[in-house]
Amino acid sequence: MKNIYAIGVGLIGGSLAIDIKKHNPDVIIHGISRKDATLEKALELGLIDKKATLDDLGNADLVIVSIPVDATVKLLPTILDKISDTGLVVDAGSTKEAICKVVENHPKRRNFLAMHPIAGTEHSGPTAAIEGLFIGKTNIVCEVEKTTFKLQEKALKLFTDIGMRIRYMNPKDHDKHIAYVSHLSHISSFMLGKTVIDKERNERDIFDMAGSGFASTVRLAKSSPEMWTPIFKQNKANVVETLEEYINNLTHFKELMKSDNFDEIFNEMQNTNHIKDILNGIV
Ligand SMILES: O=C(O)C(=O)C[C@]1(C(=O)O)C=C[C@@H](O)C=C1
Repeated sequence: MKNIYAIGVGLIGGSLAIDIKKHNPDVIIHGISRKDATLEKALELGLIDKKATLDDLGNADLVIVSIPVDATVKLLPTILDKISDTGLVVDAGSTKEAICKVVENHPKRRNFLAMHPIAGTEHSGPTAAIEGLFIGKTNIVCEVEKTTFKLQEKALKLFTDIGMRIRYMNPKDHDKHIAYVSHLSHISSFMLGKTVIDKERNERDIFDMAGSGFASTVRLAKSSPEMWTPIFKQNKANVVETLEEYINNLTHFKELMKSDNFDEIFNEMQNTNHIKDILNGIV
């Protein structure tokens, strides 16, 4: 691979560009963005080698699309129209069903690979890009059988070289499971932040009372609404179903408190401590 085009040069596109360039110094990273200021910043930070436009994509060996998922759905067919027969397009979106659907009948479907690198931070834009973001992280790959074998093989090597492990999943299962683990966490954090802001009013009190507990549970509430609104929209059914379960659990906890059932509260917390083993891979 010689010419890699990053459409979106923010946290994900920029971090992928850093690591891919580090492992493949001969590659030329071309950046594409709606905003020239973003591209200039990416150039200045050394995330990309050159600025480019969608009209240059015929020259691409690989195109990495890391933009909000609504923009991906809108732009993906045009991107595929523009690439050569030997080019591959991958996306890094947090939803997979809508994205796979929009290209299912595209004549260049075999030149597309749907991915979701499970990595990120609450920050966005080129200044948020960091080296090594993907080390030890999972890359969920969907509908791999619909992509030309030689193309997927090359791309997957690029991602395993920068430290990712690959997990295959269908788009429906991906969207269901990611709603539980990632999307619900963001809603929970946003609404925790809102509750504390509404309740406290005095921002100085929030600042003084905020230890690392609050900081870690509310971290995701700093995330970008431009990124998250379209994710919730595309994954609405799964997110609503998950939210219902979460609200039931919150209500259950409140009822236990009101009825002084602290033994049951103890048990609920003790059972949930199992999350520690799950996240340590002891399952
Ligand atoms: O850790 C964070 O800050 C993230 O938001 C990363 C996170 C996640 O939920 O884990 C968010 C969205 C991406 O689709 C993948 C990863």
